[in-house]
Amino acid sequence: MSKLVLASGNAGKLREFASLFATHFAEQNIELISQKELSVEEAEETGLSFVENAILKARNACAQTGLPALADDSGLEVDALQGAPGIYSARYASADDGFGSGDAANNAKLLAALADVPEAARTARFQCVLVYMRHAADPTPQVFQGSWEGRILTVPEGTDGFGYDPLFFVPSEGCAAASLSKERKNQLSHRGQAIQQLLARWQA
Ligand SMILES: O=P(O)(O)OP(=O)(O)OP(=O)(O)OC[C@H]1O[C@@H](n2cnc3c(O)ncnc32)[C@H](O)[C@@H]1O
Ligand SMILES: [Mg+2]
Repeated sequence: MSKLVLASGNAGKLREFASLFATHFAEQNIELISQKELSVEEAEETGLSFVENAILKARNACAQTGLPALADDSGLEVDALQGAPGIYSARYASADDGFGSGDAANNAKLLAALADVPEAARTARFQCVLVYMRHAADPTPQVFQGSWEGRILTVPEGTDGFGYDPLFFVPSEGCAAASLSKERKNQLSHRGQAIQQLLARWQA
């Protein structure tokens, strides 16, 4: 069994990865371990792009565990906000702007920012960059990227998923991402797409 550290502290992501790995990697003898289980201190996300932050997170987990690591940097790009919150999606709302922090605060701030924006102009997409590194000094990180198109709702919908899922309308399904089963979200999502690319590379 080869060990792979998942360099994320986000419980929603960890659930999706556990399910994706159970579906796609059952025969590959990979033991997926969250960085928290190995007491890894979280990396500072000082990059200016998803790929830079994913590399910082993967390298940090490799350095602290001596194991290979997989990191996910992701976020929501809203066209009417010129791509915000983007790489700052996890820290979009803050105490300074009166919303507080966390998923509910981020969603409330997003709804307020789009209050005057009509439905047709509420286009958005989730981005996900996955980085796999064999060790902290790996000079050739493997990079996989997925994106998922949708629209920002005016009221939250659904109880599954995490983050911005209750506000992310998926046109092909006619509902919010938070109304999809975990399996369906994984088939369609930015993260699911990136994992499928990783699988294709690893099986090649
Ligand atoms: O950095 P790690 O430890 O992995 O956890 P994080 O939550 O800080 O993750 P990011 O820095 O990648 O920030 C991504 C944010 O974008 C949002 N996001 C990413 N993927 C999402 C998804 O599938 N559904 C809903 N929101 C998502 C969510 O709010 C995340 O907090
Ligand atoms: Mg983060």
